[in-house]
Amino acid sequence: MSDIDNIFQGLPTTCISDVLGGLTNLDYAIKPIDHQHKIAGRAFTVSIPAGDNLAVLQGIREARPGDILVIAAQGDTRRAVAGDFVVGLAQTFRLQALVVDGVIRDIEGIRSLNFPVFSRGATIASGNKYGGGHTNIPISAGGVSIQPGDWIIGDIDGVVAVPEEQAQDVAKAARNKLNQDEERSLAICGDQASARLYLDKVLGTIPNPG
Ligand SMILES: O=C([O-])CC(=O)C(=O)O
Repeated sequence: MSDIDNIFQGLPTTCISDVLGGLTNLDYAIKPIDHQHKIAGRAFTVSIPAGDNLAVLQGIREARPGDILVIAAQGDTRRAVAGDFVVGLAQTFRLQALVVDGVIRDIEGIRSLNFPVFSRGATIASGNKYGGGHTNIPISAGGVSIQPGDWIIGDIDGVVAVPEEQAQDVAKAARNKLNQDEERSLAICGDQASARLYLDKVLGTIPNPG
């Protein structure tokens, strides 16, 4: 996907969350390994039984370049959904990122690949490969329902999902929100008189402050 097609390029998760009322943010514990990583793309979904990552390999094989592999691992923290080898496979097929509702391992190796991985953290044990998962189906990850093809945006603050049918409207509203937020900060922060006026106005709208 070119930058021009990517309607969420450059938008922070916070602004997207604000226009969606905060209802489609994945659990706050799902964070990037590398705080610099920002992702925005379409979900290719995978659902796995806790502790078994065979379907993750299937998802890597089926997903298209640029896709974000979103893995519903039931929040399991006992066995890693991916390590540096599995992440290396995803990178080889030019996927954009992994978002895991579970844990990963080989943090140092994954860091050296410089491939975006968002997860609940790391553990030592690998997953089994007995099977039993599914790909390209509706999933629930981090407490949010995600359909294949929904937009996934992630940065240091976390991960937000945007249903495909709302994407254009949400991206437009989020861009407006970002501009408004930037203008407000420029006009108010750093100037005590403006900051005082702003606070008096906002606090004045509360009937009984304190
Ligand atoms: O193979 C696995 O399931 C996990 C792992 O160690 C890797 O990806 O390097």
